[in-house]
Amino acid sequence: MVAPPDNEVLWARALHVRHHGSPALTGVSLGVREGEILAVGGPRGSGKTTLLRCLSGQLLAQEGEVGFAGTALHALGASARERLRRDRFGWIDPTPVLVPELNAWENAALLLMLRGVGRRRARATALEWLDRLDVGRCARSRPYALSQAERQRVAVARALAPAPAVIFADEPTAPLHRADRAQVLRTLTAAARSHGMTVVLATHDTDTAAFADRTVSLLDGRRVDTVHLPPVDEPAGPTGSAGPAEREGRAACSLSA
Ligand SMILES: Nc1ncnc2c1ncn2[C@@H]1O[C@H](COP(=O)(O)OP(=O)(O)OP(=O)(O)O)[C@@H](O)[C@H]1O
Repeated sequence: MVAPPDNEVLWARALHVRHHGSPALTGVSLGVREGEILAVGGPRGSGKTTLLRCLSGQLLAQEGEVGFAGTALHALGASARERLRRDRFGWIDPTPVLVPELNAWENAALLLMLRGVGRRRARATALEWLDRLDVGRCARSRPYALSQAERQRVAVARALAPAPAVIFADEPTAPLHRADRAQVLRTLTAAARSHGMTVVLATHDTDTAAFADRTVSLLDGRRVDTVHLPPVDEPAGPTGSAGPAEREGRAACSLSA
């Protein structure tokens, strides 16, 4: 196994994944620095979810290696990978999957309690995150009484509450209206920065990718380019800084490489 550069907390080397014989990833390599927010961009079906599942140890590639903080994930057994996921990783799905019998704060506290945090402390932490995600008022509501967007905010709070080392977010704003997306992404990225979390964010949307420090793009299961996006609040202007249209254009270029 080739040692990764010192500042990479998570890396993949030459991943090949086939789903029932058809290729989903072909020779994909990448590294993620500690505390970095990395977007994995690309159109639908390009392999983003498959890559996140490999990086998080949910899926073993048929070929290739994955490492996290000095541990070779591809060499671990299923239960060791499960423990690692529970203790160090967080996951946000494109649609919220909550436990219907638990209210919003209990759902948000679930991973903390699984990690052995006492109920009172877990509740206080869950309520803080629900407030930050603007759904504090829903704390006692069951999922059926919440809108899809509120449920997704609860799911984001649940992933952030234990402050995992790495958050994998697969199209995390898919169920949100455009106006809500920026607020949830701002909360997610601000939380990651303030707690030193690393984020790997799959998205086919350039506006979402603009919240990341860097974008790695996939096309038909292959890496096609890396785009360095400027900060999202960088003003457009005559000084040469990029406006939104130019930023979108740059990101789109990566797919044509
Ligand atoms: N469980 C599976 N069984 C069979 N084929 C699969 C499976 N999961 C993914 N694929 C196929 O692998 C390829 C990559 O899929 P993947 O979901 O990783 O892409 P994606 O970029 O995340 O797409 P989307 O944005 O639509 O989720 C696609 O062709 C998809 O149809």
